[in-house]
Amino acid sequence: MLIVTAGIIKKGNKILITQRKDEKNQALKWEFPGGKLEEDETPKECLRREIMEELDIKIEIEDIYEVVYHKYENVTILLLCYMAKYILGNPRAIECNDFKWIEIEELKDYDLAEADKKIRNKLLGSGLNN
Ligand SMILES: Nc1nc2c([nH]c(=O)n2[C@H]2C[C@H](O)[C@@H](COP(=O)(O)OP(=O)(O)OP(=O)(O)O)O2)c(=O)[nH]1
Repeated sequence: MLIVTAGIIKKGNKILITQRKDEKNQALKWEFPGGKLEEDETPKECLRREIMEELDIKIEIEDIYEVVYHKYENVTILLLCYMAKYILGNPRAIECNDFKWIEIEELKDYDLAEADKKIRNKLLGSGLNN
């Protein structure tokens, strides 16, 4: 099983979502940016590193928001999803196909990775401040 971190990165009433590259698992699906936990790093270190590598921005990581266990056909993940605040830098799509700042309600319009649907539903139910 893979342990994966992801961040709901807030800037005002918007959050940042990224689109996976077409050569990767869950190709072209939209997700919350992050990636696989490596040896000898904490989940928060992993998330900070992945956000730098993927988008080259700085974030402040807050509390855990949701944990999702999901079985895909070829891989099983434990997704640790954190709330986070945008701090600085202009995002660049370095290790993703595209990115977008969107409002929570717009999550309905994107083809999200299956594991993320539970997170989307929770966000739609309670908004950004809970
Ligand atoms: N980062 C991230 N991955 C997610 C989310 N939802 C979801 O199902 N996943 C899945 C897709 C992948 O199977 C796995 C994460 O792997 P990854 O390919 O993004 O991780 P990585 O950047 O460290 O991978 P790599 O290119 O270094 O191999 O988790 C999500 O919201 N964020």
